[in-house]
Amino acid sequence: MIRGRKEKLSLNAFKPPQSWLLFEKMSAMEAPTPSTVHLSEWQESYFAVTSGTCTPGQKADGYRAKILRIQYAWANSEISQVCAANLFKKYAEKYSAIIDSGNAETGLNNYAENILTLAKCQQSDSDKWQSALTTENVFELKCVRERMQAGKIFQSSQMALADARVRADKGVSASAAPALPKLDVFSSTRETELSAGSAKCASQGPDLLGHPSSSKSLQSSVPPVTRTSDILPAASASLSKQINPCFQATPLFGSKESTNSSSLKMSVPRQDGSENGGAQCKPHVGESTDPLLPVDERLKNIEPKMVELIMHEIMDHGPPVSWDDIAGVEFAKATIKEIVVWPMLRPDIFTGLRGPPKGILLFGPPGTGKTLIGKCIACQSGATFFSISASSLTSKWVGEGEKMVRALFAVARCQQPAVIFIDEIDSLLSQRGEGEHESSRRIKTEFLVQLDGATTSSEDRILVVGATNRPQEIDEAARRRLVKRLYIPLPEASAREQIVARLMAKEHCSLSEEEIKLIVQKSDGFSGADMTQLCREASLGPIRSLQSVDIATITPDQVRPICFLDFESALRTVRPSVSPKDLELYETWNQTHDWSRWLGREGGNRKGEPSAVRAQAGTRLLWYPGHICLRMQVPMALLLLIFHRLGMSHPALAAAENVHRVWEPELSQK
Ligand SMILES: Nc1ncnc2c1ncn2[C@@H]1O[C@H](COP(=O)(O)OP(=O)(O)OP(=O)(O)O)[C@@H](O)[C@H]1O
Ligand SMILES: [Mg+2]
Repeated sequence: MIRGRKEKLSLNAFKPPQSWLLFEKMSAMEAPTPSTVHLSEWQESYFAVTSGTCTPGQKADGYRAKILRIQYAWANSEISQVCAANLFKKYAEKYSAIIDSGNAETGLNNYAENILTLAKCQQSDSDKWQSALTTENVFELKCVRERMQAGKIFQSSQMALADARVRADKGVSASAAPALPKLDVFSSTRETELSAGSAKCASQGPDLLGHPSSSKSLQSSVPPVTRTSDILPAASASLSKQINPCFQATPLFGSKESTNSSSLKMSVPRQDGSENGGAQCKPHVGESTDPLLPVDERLKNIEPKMVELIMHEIMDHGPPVSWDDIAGVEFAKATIKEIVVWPMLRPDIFTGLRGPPKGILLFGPPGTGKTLIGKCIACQSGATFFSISASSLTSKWVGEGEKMVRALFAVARCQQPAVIFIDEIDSLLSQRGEGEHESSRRIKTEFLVQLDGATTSSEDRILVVGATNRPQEIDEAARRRLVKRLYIPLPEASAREQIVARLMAKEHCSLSEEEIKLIVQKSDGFSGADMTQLCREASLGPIRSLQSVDIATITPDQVRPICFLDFESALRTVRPSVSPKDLELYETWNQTHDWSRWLGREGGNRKGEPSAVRAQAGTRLLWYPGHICLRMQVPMALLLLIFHRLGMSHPALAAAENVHRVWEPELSQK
């Protein structure tokens, strides 16, 4: 009833403007003009709006259309400005009456209210719902910038790929196309899939010195379908060049000329990583079906399944680890930086004889951070990182271990520069014995062959890093190939302090500096892992001191801070895991096999002083800054030392650098 009356009222209230009626009468005699068309539309919509069958939404639409027509008519000088203003006011009021009305039957504001209520609820539910994004700052976002950059790079890489395909179709060999050396082989879909997968993985390299323009983060932010490296494995070299010319221009190992060869993964990140955030790379081998994708020749004889396994299980992109996360072991860190990072930064200097060694052995008591160092290399080197636990080679791929080893090196060769990190290397390269299982003997032999290939080829830029806490069990032949041996000792007091301070900084803790020093004093002989365990144990102290009834109701801020007493009681349960006897074994082995011990507490005299040490009867080693040494007769060694001390030059000193590599492996055999 009420609604009917209202409609009647509104019907009466509406009178088409006199000027328009007049205009209509005048134009009725003539052919229809735009004005007459407008008038008839006006009437149509008027009746529609007033017919009583319209919903509030339709009415609002009708009035909005009228307002538009008024504006149109005025713009075409069909009505005067005064008339337009009057009409506009009238229909604008009608329109807003519907829009603003809270009546569910006649107005629309009920919808708005619901929406606002909804939005209000979301806002009060959680502050996280509130976005700080504005059109200004959205372009500042890292992910947006990366995507924009990736888009640009993708465009240019696509052009490069198209170019390369044309060349390949014409039968031009890879060597004939130096910028894209790997595009000569276009093979079956299956191989192609593998290649695509490897490229994807390769693109997940770690960040070099935490460089922000890492392509790891860049590539991971690019949707899978458009990931440049998926589509353009071989073109990634040019890609990384654009990201950071420094990376491209820096072969990790070997000569500069070989830089171009498939350095797919120069995709430096995690950065990640670090920043990478620790995103795990799980390459999707087999996703791509583009038969035009190239595959590396070196993978041709390798079982695709193996390559896939390597891609899925071996390439490692764990949470990012920085050098600062590793307490102590300064010498090892400095040496690794020298071997891995610097050659990448200055490939022009680290060439030829100065080229970095291709095999490193990290050895030392358990829990001293060897694996941590491996992870750090993965994050910081900018090389493709393959991490494999030797025990998984021997146990997981029973009967196929040696094939896996071959595949591993083949894939690494395709993904140069690459670091192959072999944890628990002793279980892979233990000394050959009578009771040795046939399969593990085969794995070992294959490994030595591959290691030989990788370490002797000046072309390949593959660094093999082995870690072990049983160095004495490593086969002599293998040890010889891992020319750089770094002792990772138990942490010294300062390192233990660092570990406690760093771990406690993240906790609610009331330890004073003196108390930390006291803990460090009481934890002599603890490994890094022991220290971590000690802190864990102590951190449970405040919880243990709670009454059990409290645990259900207590809030986190009511838990008391970790205090010195907690550490005292933790020290009663956590004991050093390395016995003094074991420690002695490591020290002895280090003295026998690693010369760096002659250079100081952690093996290094970083002041750059050379020192002569007794190596074997009648000979001396002359150490020189940068790990250059000479074996020579005692008098000569002493003479050179004196020369060096006096700042005098001697051809032998200059020659030291050139010869040390030649005899270093030979000496280590003895
Ligand atoms: N130098 C260190 N600085 C900081 N934390 C360390 C250090 N050494 C060990 N840790 C802690 O101990 C844990 C174990 O270290 P890691 O696995 O690297 O030891 P490892 O030397 O590889 O032992 P293992 O010989 O038994 O394999 C690390 O995750 C870390 O929490
Ligand atoms: Mg380990």
